[in-house]
Amino acid sequence: MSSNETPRGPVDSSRIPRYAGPATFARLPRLDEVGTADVAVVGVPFDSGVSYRPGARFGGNAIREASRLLRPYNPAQDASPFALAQVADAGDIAANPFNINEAVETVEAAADELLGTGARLMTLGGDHTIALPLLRSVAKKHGPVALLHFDAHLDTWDTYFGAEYTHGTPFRRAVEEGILDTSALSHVGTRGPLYGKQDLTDDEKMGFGIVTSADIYRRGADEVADQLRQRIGDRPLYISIDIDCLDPAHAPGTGTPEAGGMTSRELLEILRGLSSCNLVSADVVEVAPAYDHAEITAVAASHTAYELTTIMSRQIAEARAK
Ligand SMILES: N=C(N)NCCCC(=O)O
Ligand SMILES: [Zn+2]
Ligand SMILES: [Zn+2]
Repeated sequence: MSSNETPRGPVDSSRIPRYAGPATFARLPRLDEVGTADVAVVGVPFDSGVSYRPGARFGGNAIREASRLLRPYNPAQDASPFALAQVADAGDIAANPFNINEAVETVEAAADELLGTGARLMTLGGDHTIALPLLRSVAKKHGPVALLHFDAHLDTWDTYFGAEYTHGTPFRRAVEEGILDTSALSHVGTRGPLYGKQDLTDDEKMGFGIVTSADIYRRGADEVADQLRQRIGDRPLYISIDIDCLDPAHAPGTGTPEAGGMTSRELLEILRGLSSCNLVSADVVEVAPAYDHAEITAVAASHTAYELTTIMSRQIAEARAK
């Protein structure tokens, strides 16, 4: 979108019932209807990298369905994200479910293409494997990026069954490849049993700081967001959100649930506290609707993507105004 054009927003739900028609994220136009977008929402229906319950290949469409109820003004960030910038639904990346290496290449190439048009990416996963090709693509454009990784898990393990591309390994690969800015890496929401203490030692050596789910409970969302913001500064930032960062009560529909997680309110509040960060792209992954109830997980994921999109749209509008 050029700066003098008005973005095309969502379908008006006071005139066309919000449950009518095919689902796009937040009832926004498809990318092919608007030509180019400032923020491209893209699905990655891929879950061949999971170590436990499958089903995150259906996550993107579950989030789109649940996002029908989002409204255009976000009071928590005092912004109308879809009026500030053109946000559009770019559809799905057709990743090969039978060949993980090929799928990783396909995701990277599709991300390259979208980022090449000038868009930022709001990716709807898919399992966490897809964060690696997305980070590769983002790093080609911005150089090594700061990473905020919301997850119950570290996802810095080495291999599973000898496989190097899985949903438990993307961030170790990313560090090895030099595509992350190791002075600004944080896991948020970490908890649960590990394979051994060495997991933590390895993770620390890679440069990660950890804010556990208990830290969030004890210190509160505002203080945690302040600390994260200070660590990130004005570096280009990528946020990767595994929906299992939430307690299973707030996100039952996921593949590797762990007890004792943060609430959806805490997650959304931390994100709102990061609204001044230079968010260049983001993903929400690991939504597996087969284990969901009453769209609890998909609704939480749709609101999460909405806050992330709002951060990006605000920054795009601010940059244009300068
Ligand atoms: N990224 C997610 N959701 N899970 C990783 C769990 C890896 C394991 O089974 O140990
Ligand atoms: Zn996880
Ligand atoms: Zn994960």
